[in-house]
Amino acid sequence: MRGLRHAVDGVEILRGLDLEVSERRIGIVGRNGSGKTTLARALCGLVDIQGHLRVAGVDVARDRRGALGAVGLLFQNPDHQIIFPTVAEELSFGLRQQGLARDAVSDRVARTLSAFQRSDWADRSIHDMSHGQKQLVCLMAILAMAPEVVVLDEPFAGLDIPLRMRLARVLDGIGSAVVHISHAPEDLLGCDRVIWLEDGRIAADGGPAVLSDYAAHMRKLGETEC
Ligand SMILES: Nc1ncnc2c1ncn2[C@@H]1O[C@H](COP(=O)(O)OP(=O)(O)OP(=O)(O)O)[C@@H](O)[C@H]1O
Repeated sequence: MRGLRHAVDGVEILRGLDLEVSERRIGIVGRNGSGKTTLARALCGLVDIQGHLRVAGVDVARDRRGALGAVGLLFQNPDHQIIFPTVAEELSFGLRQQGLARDAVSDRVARTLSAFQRSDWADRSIHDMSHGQKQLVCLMAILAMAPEVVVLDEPFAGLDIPLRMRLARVLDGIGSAVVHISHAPEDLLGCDRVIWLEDGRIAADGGPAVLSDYAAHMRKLGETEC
């Protein structure tokens, strides 16, 4: 990205981001309101941007079908992502959008469920599932599309410790590059590169050491802010 900007009603939320990233595990950290979710949505072509942005070579803001193969977004809240009543229908949707034929869609859905040892979930009603189970359905729906990059927006929010650990193991094993967004530095310890956003700008960019600088800064703010 070069000069990446996003504004709402004249108010700039992303203020000219310049980044070239090739690491496989990228963390984005920042306070509430720093622009993390907006950046996640921009990476998936879901908001209007100014400037230049390519993800896995695709101009995601203009090439919708290309964006589906390049990048998938796991939303903070699975209820904001899920559209269909059953697991198989939810997993099929993105694949149909990618233009796969009906048989290929069924095959990919079956293989994805099987890879997660959840073949028995195909006809399950998503509405009746727990938050963590819904989160897993959303992740399977994204991975079924085999995007080059998966963007995770606070994927652990609302999950208990065993579910966090299970989701973390799943995420560790996926082949796509991962952009993991969190306000909590401990979530991002395994990242190769960490970008700290502050008020729509990059406050720091580097290795995992950025996390300790961020944590120290947050603790200092916590002691002084009302
Ligand atoms: N559609 C919108 N209309 C108006 N303001 C918006 C819109 N989307 C985001 N903002 C503002 O942009 C800023 C960044 O929001 P964003 O959701 O990207 O932050 P965040 O870092 O993900 O925060 P959090 O950690 O709380 O989820 C906030 O001040 C927010 O109020």
